[in-house]
Amino acid sequence: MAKTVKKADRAIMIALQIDNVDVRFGGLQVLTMCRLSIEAGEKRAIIGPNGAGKTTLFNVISGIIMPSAGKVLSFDQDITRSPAHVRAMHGLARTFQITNLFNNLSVLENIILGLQALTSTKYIFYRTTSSFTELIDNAVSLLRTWGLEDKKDRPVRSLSHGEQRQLEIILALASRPKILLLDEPTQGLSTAETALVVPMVRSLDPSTTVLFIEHDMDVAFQMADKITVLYYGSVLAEGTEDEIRGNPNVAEVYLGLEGDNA
Ligand SMILES: Nc1ncnc2c1ncn2[C@@H]1O[C@H](COP(=O)(O)OP(=O)(O)OP(=O)(O)O)[C@@H](O)[C@H]1O
Repeated sequence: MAKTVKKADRAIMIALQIDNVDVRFGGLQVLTMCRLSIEAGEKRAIIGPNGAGKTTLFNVISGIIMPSAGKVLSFDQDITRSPAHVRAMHGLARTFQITNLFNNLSVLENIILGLQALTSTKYIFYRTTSSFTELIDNAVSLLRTWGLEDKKDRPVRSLSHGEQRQLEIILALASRPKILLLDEPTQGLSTAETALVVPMVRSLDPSTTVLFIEHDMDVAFQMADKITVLYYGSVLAEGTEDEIRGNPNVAEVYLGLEGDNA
């Protein structure tokens, strides 16, 4: 049973808990006693200046980096030392800063490959016609849900950056994750392209916990229920848009950097 916390008159389930995590690269301490707790279904933004440790934190959560101290718990299960594929089986999915798509394949082929990788039959070189039809139907259905069905036969390289980001999120959603990590989902996108991704994140299943890194504070406020500000590897502030906007420490170390670092 996942940990529950009583808050007012409702019980809160904690989807992800980062407990005093330290990460060191040689002599460089990148995360220091980093602590955060994310409720199931919450949409949480991680913001902070360059080098604050945001990507490192994502790498710790997704199992790419092992912390030198501290714990990572997912629905009360200690996953600190679990390999990435075990975390995926526990319902964790992630997108990366750099696009991970097959650019010369079609949109549909990318989704089919993603779905195929999730099935235990991926190493079988022949499959029944009906199972292949089911795979295609599932892929088309995912694209339909997210409004990309009309682009299914186009090579990925012909999509806009915004559509490619959408496709990456769709691929991450194919595993029906309980916790979805989005590493800078709007990075490098124009305002119009960002406008494709923001409503998509907002309309994800309310039961899906989403943690995302975002450089643009306004975009973070649009997509998140709550924001965590990382600074020099520790949590400087946490709260709603009003709480973060009204926090003098955030104004000093983060908002003060806007323009050259945001
Ligand atoms: N594998 C590594 N080896 C050595 N140092 C690293 C490694 N990965 C990250 N760092 C350093 O750790 C610090 C935090 O990096 P990280 O990428 O986590 O920050 P960030 O907040 O995501 O930054 P940005 O906003 O620029 O993406 C930086 O000083 C970075 O140079």
